[in-house]
Amino acid sequence: MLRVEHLTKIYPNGTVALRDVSFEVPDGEFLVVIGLSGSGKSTLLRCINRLIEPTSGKIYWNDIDITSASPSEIRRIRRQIGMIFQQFNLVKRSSVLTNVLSGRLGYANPWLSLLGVWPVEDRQKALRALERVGIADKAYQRADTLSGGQQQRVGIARALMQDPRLLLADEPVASLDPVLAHSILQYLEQLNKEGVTVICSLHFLDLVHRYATRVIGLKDGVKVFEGLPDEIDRTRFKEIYGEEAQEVRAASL
Ligand SMILES: Nc1ncnc2c1ncn2[C@@H]1O[C@H](COP(=O)(O)OP(=O)(O)OP(=O)(O)O)[C@@H](O)[C@H]1O
Repeated sequence: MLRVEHLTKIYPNGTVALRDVSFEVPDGEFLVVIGLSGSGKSTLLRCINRLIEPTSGKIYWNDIDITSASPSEIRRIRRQIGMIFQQFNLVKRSSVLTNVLSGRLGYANPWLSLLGVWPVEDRQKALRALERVGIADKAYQRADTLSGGQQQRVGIARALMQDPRLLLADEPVASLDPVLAHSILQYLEQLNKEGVTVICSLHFLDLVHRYATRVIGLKDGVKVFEGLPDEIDRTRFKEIYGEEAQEVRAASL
């Protein structure tokens, strides 16, 4: 269970990215965070694994206070929390396999991994993770020779190396051709069915309806909606996205 209590983030330039946001995520949920660009989705996801330091508020992961955890506790907590990024965040010049193995860094001997020496079982695990996302044949190719959809699958395989209990996915399909969105989200759905809690930010409402078990809407850093996907009617939609907004479907692009 993840519990976020009164989370506020004010960047040094004074921008209030999150304002007193509270919610709970029971184990097994596929929570989708929606909101316009700049509404605070990335900031929220990055506060959860402390890639960003919150200004105030608390985040508890199974009753461990993430917000006041020491650096060594943070490393331990991060082993359980995988992250997938919009821009994939791969080391472009390294092989796909090396990128996937880097997901094991929280467990590995840092000096040996720096030299590219990984335990055999980690290499086998990485190949299995690549098999799961259907690109084992790309293992020895440079990461930047892959298509966007394939690179995001490497991102998922890298996250799998941590055996995560929680997966944070920050607009995982926003950089991809919309027709590829399902091919990526189905992997997240499968992991979720196997017991991994997922928190994912998404742009398109039809994807939200298809994958989310619950939804949080952010507007200017404030939580303006929390509920089931089906509860987002026209009125709710305008509350989250503003009066000017029109729904666009990923499927129609
Ligand atoms: N490092 C930073 N310094 C100052 N302001 C920032 C910083 N990072 C984000 N912001 C601001 O905080 C607000 C929330 O940004 P955030 O990236 O969390 O939103 P988002 O909903 O994820 O947007 P997008 O969909 O475009 O990624 C925005 O106003 C943004 O300009």
